[in-house]
Amino acid sequence: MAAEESRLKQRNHKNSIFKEDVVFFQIEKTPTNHECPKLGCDRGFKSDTPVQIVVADEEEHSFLLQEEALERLLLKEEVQDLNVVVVSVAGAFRKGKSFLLDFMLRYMYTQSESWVGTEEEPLTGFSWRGGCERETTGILAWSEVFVVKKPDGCKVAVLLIDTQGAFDSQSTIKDCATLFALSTMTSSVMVYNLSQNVQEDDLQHLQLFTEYGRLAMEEVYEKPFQSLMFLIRDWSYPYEHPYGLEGGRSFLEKRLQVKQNQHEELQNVRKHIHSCFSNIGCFLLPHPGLKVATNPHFDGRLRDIDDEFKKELVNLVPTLLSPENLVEKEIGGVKITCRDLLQYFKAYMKIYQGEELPHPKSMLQATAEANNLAAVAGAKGLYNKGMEQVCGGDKPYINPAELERRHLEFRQASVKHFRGIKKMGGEEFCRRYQEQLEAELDQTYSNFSKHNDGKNIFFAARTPATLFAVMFVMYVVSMVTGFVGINSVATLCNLLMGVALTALCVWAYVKYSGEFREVGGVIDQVAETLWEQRTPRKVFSKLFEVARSRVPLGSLIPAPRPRLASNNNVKKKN
Ligand SMILES: Nc1nc2c(ncn2[C@@H]2O[C@H](COP(=O)(O)OP(=O)(O)OP(=O)(O)O)[C@@H](O)[C@H]2O)c(=O)[nH]1
Ligand SMILES: [Mg+2]
Repeated sequence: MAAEESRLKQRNHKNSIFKEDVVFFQIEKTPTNHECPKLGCDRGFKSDTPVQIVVADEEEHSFLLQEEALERLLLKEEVQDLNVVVVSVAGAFRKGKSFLLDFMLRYMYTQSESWVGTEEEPLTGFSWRGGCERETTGILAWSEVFVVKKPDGCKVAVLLIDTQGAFDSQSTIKDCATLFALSTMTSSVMVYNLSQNVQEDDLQHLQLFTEYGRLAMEEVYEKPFQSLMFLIRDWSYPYEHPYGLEGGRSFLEKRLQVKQNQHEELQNVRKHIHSCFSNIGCFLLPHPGLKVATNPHFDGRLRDIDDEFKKELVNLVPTLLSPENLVEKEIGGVKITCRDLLQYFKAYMKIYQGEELPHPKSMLQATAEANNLAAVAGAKGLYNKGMEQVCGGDKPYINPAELERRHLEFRQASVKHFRGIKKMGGEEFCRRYQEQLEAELDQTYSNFSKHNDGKNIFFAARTPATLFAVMFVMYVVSMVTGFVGINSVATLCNLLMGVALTALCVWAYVKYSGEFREVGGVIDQVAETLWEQRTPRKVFSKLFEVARSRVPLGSLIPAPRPRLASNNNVKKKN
C-alpha cells in the first residue's frame, strides 16, 4: 500500500502541469465520512477535506458564514494574492453534484491522461452517497486551493465549491434562493446540475435565484455573473443531440432561443438568463449505469460505471478545469484575488442575513399574493371613486354625518367587490387581505373626513377663535384682578394675553405664507387641546346652534365636528 502510494505520488508529481505549484496544507478538519483511512490516501489528499464555509441553520432557516475557516482557506500565503477561479456545482438535491466534484478533485490532483483513476479506486472527496435523503448542507469548499499555471504563464488559485441541493423537503424557497445566489455570485464557473432535460421550471428557478443574487449586488453590472454551464445528467436522447459539449450547444441554443411568436413569459425567462451570464454552455452527460444509480454498495469505483459515462466525463472535467479553460473570477470586469473573494463573501452574506431583501416565495404563494393585492387595489379604487364623487377636492363641504353614511355604503360595496373576485390562496389567506382592505378604507375615510373639515371655514376658524377666547378671558381676569389690587395675577394674565396675541399673529402669517408650517401645527395643536377642554367649544357651539336656528340657510353652518374615533364603530357595524 505504501509503495503504491509513493508510486502514485511520484506519477502525479511528474505529470502535473502545476508541479511545484500544488500546495498541500493542513486545514481544520470537518467531520465527514472521508475520515476513513482508505479514502483519499492514494491520491495524496489524506489531509485535505471539505470545509464548511456556510452553515445552514435548519430551524431558523438562516445561514452563517464560517469566517475563520474561509480566512484560513483564502488567506494562505501561497494563494491570497493570486487571481481566483471558483468552480461551483449547484442544482436540485440528490442529482450527483458531490459525486461529480470528486472527479474534478481527481483531475486537479492528477493532471495526466489517466486522471480519472483506476477501476478499483473508490471515489472520495466531497461527501456523496446513494439514497433519497439529502447529503450536502450549506456550502462547502475543498480545503486545498489549487495553484495552476495558465498557458500565458500566470498563476491562478482554483477553488472547488459544493452547494446544498435545492428543493429538499427541509428548505424554503428563500433558503434555496440564498444558497444558489451565493454560489452564483461567488463563482466564475457555475455548473447548473440538471437531470434528463431542461424543463421550463428549471429556467424559471434559475431566473428567480439569479435575480435574487443580482438584487444583493451593490452595483448593477450589465452581466453580473460569468460562466454558466448547464450540465444535463442521464441524457437519453443522443440520437437528437449527441453527448458532450457540441450536442449540449445545439440543444441549449434551441431551448434558450427567443422567438418572435413566443409568449412574453417564455421570452422574459430566456432574456433574463442571457442578460445575467456572460458565457453560457451546456454539456450532455449519459446515464452512469444502474449500479451507480441504484446499488447501495456502490462506492464510486470506475469498474461499476458505464463506459459511455466515463468517456464523456473525461471530456467534461477538462472542459471546466484544464489550465487553458480556467475562467478567473471577475466582479464589475475586474479580476479578483482570493483575498478579495473573502471580502465579497462577507459582504454578500451580510446582505442575505439582513432584512432589506424581499423574500422569494413559492409560485403559488407569490401568485396568490399578487391576486389578492390586485383585488385589494381594485376594491380600493371603487371606494375612492365613489367618495371622490361625494367629497372630492372640487366638491363642497358635506355634513359629517352624511359623509359617514356614504362611507359605510361605499365600504360595504368595496368589500363585496373584493370578495366577488376569484383569488388563489384559500379563505384564510384572503381574509388577511380583506382585513388589510378594511383598515385601508377606514384610513382613507379618515383622510377624506379631514379634507372635508378643511373645507369648513368655521372649522378653520377654530384656532383663532380659541386664541381670541383666551385673550378675552385673560383680559377680563386681568381687569378684575387689577381692579381688586391683585397685581401679580393681573400681570400674569396680561402676559398670557400677549402670548395668545403673538400666537395669533404667527398663526395668521403661517396660514397666509405657507412657511413655518411646523410652528403653525404646534399652535393648532395647543388650540385644539384648549378647545377640547370644552370651555371655548361650549361657547362657540352655543353660538353655532343659535345661528343655525335663526339664520336662513343655517344648515350650511356645521354642527360641532364629530370625533374621528367613530371609525372604530364603523368596523364593528360591518
Ligand atoms: N442517475 C444518476 N445518478 C448519479 C449520477 N451521478 C451520481 N449519481 C448517484 O446519485 C446519488 C447522489 O449523489 P450525490 O453526489 O450525493 O448527489 P448530490 O446532488 O450531491 O446530493 P445532495 O448533496 O443531497 O444534494 C449517488 O447514489 C450517486 O451514485 C448520474 O449522473 N446519474
Ligand atoms: Mg452533495
